Amino acid sequence: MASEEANPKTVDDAEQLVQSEDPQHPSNLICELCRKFYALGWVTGTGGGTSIRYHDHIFLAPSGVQKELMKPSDIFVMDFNTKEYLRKPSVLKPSACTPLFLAAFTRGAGCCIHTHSQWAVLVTLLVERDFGQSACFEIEEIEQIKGIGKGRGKVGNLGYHDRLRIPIIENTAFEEDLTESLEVAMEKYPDTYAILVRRHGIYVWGDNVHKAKTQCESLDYIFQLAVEMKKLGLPWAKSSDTHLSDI
Ligand SMILES: CSC[C@@H](O)[C@@H](O)C(=O)COP(=O)(O)O
Ligand SMILES: [Zn+2]
Repeated sequence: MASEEANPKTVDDAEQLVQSEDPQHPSNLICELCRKFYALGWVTGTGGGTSIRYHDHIFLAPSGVQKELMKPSDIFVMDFNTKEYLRKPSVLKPSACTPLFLAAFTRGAGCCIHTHSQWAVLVTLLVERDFGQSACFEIEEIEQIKGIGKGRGKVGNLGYHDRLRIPIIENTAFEEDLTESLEVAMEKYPDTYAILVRRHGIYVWGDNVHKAKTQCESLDYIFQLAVEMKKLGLPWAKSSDTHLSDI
């Protein structure tokens, strides 16, 4: 595992930050996860990515590379406190998603996943734009909602009868320009573990890699279901106190 506090003093030390036989080492995990996410269609064509915070080290993928082909030697390491790079592969730039990942880490996340899943994009097209900037995907009474945590600092996951709410922000021409509206949505929905980006994809995070991955999988399942429900004319949720089973 990566050193908990020591920052590198030599090139060799910097290499040690990303090289490990341990499959749970963040640089190995990012490469492994991106291969899995590529197979799901989440990070194809260089889009999407994953970042991990381990103590005060942030592990980041390079920008514009085929995310499924990355090697640990491609990974950037940033000091979370100073935001200085402790390891920088010379010919690469860090992911354009870095400020968005940092927004999640600042709020306690241990891992943040960005996907360009077509189900996530389709759901954003099915929820009307709210010019008051509070567009939100809402669904209830679907078993997989239980795969999503109640919120930061809260114990346990949502229940079957809880309503899942995922805010939607508008896309921008450049990834980093999403940061402000992402942070506004994070403040407005402090319990959310995900934010959809219209016509673009989603950011999903969790306290650790396991939670970020399983929440991302649960949400993608729910989005696919929601798109199919919409095609069948089935409602996602009732706006009143009535339960869906009463409709
Ligand atoms: C297909 S380009 C997609 C990028 O603009 C961006 O949206 C993205 O998800 C990945 O950015 P990157 O800088 O390669 O990590
Ligand atoms: Zn993207």
